[in-house]
Amino acid sequence: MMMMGRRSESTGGGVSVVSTIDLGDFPGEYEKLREACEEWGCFRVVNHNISLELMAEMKQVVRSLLDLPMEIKKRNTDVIAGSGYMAPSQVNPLYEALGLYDTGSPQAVATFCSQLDASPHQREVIEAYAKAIHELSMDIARKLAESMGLRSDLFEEWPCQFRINKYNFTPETVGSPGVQIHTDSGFLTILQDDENVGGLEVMDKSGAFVEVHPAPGTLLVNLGDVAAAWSNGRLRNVKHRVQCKEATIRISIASFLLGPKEEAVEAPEELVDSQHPRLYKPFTYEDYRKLRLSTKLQDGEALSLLRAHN
Ligand SMILES: O=C(O)CCC(=O)C(=O)O
Ligand SMILES: [Fe+2]
Repeated sequence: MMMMGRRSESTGGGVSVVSTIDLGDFPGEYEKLREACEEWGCFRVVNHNISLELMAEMKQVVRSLLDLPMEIKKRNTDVIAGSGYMAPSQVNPLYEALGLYDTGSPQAVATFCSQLDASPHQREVIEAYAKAIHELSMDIARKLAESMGLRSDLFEEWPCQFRINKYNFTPETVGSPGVQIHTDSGFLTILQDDENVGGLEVMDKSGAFVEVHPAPGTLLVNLGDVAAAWSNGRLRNVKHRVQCKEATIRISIASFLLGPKEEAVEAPEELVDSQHPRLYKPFTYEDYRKLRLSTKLQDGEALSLLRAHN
C-alpha cells in the first residue's frame, strides 16, 4: 500500500513510508520535512551537494580502511567516549567500526589518517567528504529549524563525528542481527547506506520494524536523542537496527551532527509553553553520551533519566 503524496521506501511485510525530501525544492518541502521528522525521525534526501563520484570514492576509502589488519585499526583510539575503533563484540559479533571525532578539526582528521596509514589520496577524499557532509548537515539542520519557525543559526559550532561501519555477513549469519536496536545519540545523522546490500530497518510509531532498501545516490537522515530533547519532544529519535539479509560484506558511512560542544542541550523558549511544558533538564551532550554508555541504554531510554519533573 502506498500512502498519498509519498514515495514508498519499502514494502517488505507492512506499509513503509520513509519520505524523500528534495533539497532543491525549498520552501516547498518544509511541511513534508517537518512531518517526516515528527512522524518518523527519518527521511531520504535527494538533490544534495555530495557528488556521486565523491560518495563512491569515500566508500572505497572506507572499505580499504576497514580491511586493514586489526592491530592497525586498534590505533584508532577514542577521542571522546566511544568515538574510536569498535571491534566485533559479543553484542554485535558481525559488526566493526572506525570513528573520527571531530571531522571539522584538521588536526583530528590528520591524526585519524596517520593512525591508519592513510595515503595522501585517501586523506584528500576524507577531507573533501567531511567538508561536504558538514555543509549538508548544517543545511538540513537549518531547514529543519526553519520548518519549525525557529532561527536557523542554532547549530553553527556543533561538532560532527564519522563512524564507518563494516558488517561481516556470511551465509551462516543470514537472519541474525548486524547491529542491535539503537537510537543515535546526537542531533542528526547522515547515513550513506550500502547502495547494494540492504538490512537497515527503522521502527515506525506502532513499534514495527520497516525495511529501508538501498537507494543509490541518495542519503538517509536519522534524528537522534539530542533532536528529541532539543525539540521538547516534537521530533522523533528513530529506533533502528541492521539485520543480516544476505551473505555479503555491508559497508555504511554514518556522519553525526552531535550537539553543542559546551552549552547545554535545551529546548528554545518558542517550543515551551503551558501546553508543552519542558520535558528534559538541560544537559551537555558529553554528559549525555557518558550516561548512555554507563547505563548501556542505547535506544533513547537514557533520555528518560533526564526528565524534568513538571
Ligand atoms: O549501517 C547502517 O546502515 C546503520 C548504521 C548506524 O545506525 C549507525 O552507525 O549509527
Ligand atoms: Fe544508528
